[in-house]
Amino acid sequence: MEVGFLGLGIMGKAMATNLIKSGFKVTVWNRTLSKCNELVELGASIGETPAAVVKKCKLIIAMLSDPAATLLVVFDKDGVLEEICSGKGYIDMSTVDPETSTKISQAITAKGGSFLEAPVSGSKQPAEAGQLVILAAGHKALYDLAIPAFDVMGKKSFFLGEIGNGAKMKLVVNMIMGSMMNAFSEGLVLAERSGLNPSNLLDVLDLGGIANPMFRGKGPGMLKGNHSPAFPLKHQQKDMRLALALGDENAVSMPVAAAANEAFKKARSMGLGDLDFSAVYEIVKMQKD
Ligand SMILES: NC(=O)C1=CN([C@@H]2O[C@H](COP(=O)(O)OP(=O)(O)OC[C@H]3O[C@@H](n4cnc5c(N)ncnc54)[C@H](OP(=O)(O)O)[C@@H]3O)[C@@H](O)[C@H]2O)C=CC1
Ligand SMILES: O=CCCC(=O)O
Repeated sequence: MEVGFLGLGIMGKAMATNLIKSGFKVTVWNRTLSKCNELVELGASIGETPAAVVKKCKLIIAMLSDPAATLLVVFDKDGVLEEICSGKGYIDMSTVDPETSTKISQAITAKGGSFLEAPVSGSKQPAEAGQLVILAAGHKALYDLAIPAFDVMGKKSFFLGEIGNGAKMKLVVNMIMGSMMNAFSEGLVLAERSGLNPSNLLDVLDLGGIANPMFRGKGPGMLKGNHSPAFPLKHQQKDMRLALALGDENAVSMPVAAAANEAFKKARSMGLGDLDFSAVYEIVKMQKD
């Protein structure tokens, strides 16, 4: 089956690459078209617009930055909606809020297409290794059809029921992750300022009950000031913002997440948005005695 892929950023490039390498025929589109070239070298075709990709393919996957981008790619001129129709399925794997997902779902369905939201847990490295965790919701028949592609991109897929549930699950996970990154950064700074060797803290953490891949994977680089982006900080702050909105809707007080969001906002305002979200450590470190 010919698969369309819209959005070749950090994640989309890795995911589309795996599909091509696993034998899928893939047609790609990216707003900055030059980013398609690397995929073409691997065997992909290029679609000049999202609409052109949808016209050519029965299954189309999107991996875009945020709600604004996902809406533009569907509703704008030359967008997905112009060519979607019965027999075609659209899968949005971007991290967005349930309202955005619902809006897209309704528009696609109104034109006879089917829709699945399928945000992912896991970052650049798991995307490259085909080890993502896929959090799908929406049309079950489309989920079943997409399983061979999900199996290439991920290590486990969940079908979570109605539209919105995938987005909510993803936002809850990233809200926890963003809060953890802030607590971790504070711990590293506290260790250093109180006269401990923060590298020893990493070793101690890794042997205890709160050991986790994020501390293990990001800690050593953070201590060296290396924040080369796997998960851009601007996207983590977007996810905190969307998770806090979900908290508002459900009257869930989240003071820890709200404080973490402020730290990410401050990092963005200081120009760190394109670095990895671990760069929030630099904001915590800036505190004076
Ligand atoms: N990186 C990570 O670790 C993870 C990211 N995610 C989520 O996946 C999604 C993609 O993340 P990631 O690949 O890191 O992000 P990137 O910033 O690397 O890529 C974003 C993509 O969105 C496109 N885009 C941005 N704005 C627009 C627009 N207005 N119209 C059309 N296309 C647009 C970009 O195009 P262009 O190249 O032209 O800028 C690019 O293809 C996000 O929702 C993120 O939250 C989920 C799990 C992990
Ligand atoms: O949305 C990004 C998630 C990053 C991760 O799961 O490590």
